[in-house]
Amino acid sequence: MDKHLLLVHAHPDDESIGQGATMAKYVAEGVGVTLVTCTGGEMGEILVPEMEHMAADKDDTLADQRKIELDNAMKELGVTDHRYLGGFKRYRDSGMKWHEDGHAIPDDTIHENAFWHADLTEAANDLVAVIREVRPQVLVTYDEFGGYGHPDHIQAHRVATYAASLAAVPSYRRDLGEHHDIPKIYWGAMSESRLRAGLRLLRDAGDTTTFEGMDPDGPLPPFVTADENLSAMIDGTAYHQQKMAALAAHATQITTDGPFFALSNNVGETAWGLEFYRIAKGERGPLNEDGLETDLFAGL
Ligand SMILES: CC(=O)N[C@H]1[C@@H](O[C@@H]2[C@H](O)[C@H](O)[C@@H](O)[C@H](O)[C@H]2O)O[C@H](CO)[C@@H](O)[C@@H]1O
Ligand SMILES: [Zn+2]
Repeated sequence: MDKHLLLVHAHPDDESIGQGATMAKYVAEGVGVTLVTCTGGEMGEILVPEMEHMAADKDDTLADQRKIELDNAMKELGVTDHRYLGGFKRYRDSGMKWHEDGHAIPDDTIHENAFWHADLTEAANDLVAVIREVRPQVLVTYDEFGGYGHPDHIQAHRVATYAASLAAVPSYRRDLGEHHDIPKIYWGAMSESRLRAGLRLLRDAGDTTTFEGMDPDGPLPPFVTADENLSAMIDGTAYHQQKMAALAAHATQITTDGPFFALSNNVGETAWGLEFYRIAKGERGPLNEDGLETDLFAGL
């Protein structure tokens, strides 16, 4: 079986944050890896002062910069097949702001071409064409909350889930290719116990600023998954450095002196080298001693 993994993400950088080690591992093992990014990331913050002119309310050229960053990140991971949903700049970053209840909501300046406003069937059809072309055995995207609630992440979940259903219908839009039913679908997840352990090590090392306000023993944000709800863990610790290099490539979004690197430096490659998943479709294969799959293609 020619194995193929398809990942669907909202913005450039999400793929490296969530599954950078998994992508590098499977590429190294000869698995075909395709990344679909749904927006250009136009509304992102700009952490590089000399690039502030690219902001949406100035030159509005941040998507072009983030495309360069994403290309560089893919080179670090060895991923050669990367596409934008519907083509580059087809769907625009919806932006976000933090609601007083702590949830991410669309920004007031939301653009008419924002991904959050996209027609679900039209966007799903763009992905049906990719699914029927690459014919993956495994699809990875976000949970119904988009991980942490960003509107584009929620929409990416909806588009990916709907497209997977449509792509499997033999009589649906034959012009988009021969039908294909993806056997296994996973949602990216963050292990509660691993985050608590990482926070504990950081706080014991005197770091009170990384993930500021998070108490290793207190309530955690909604993007954390209780360990009993985890289905799989991919051990990408051997590819930890590649993942950190991919994160660093997204220079307008991620600084090497920020929490991603602080956690990694303090708790080594397990902080980001171990990547977790919840199964949303399909049967799990063999499990490890913790009751987790260690291969997303297991059982196929
Ligand atoms: C990881 C991720 O999804 N990043 C998104 C997110 O970025 C956040 C946003 O700029 C927010 O205003 C900041 O406070 C926060 O620190 C950022 O992580 O939203 C952006 C706008 O939609 C998006 O471009 C970025 O990729
Ligand atoms: Zn994102």
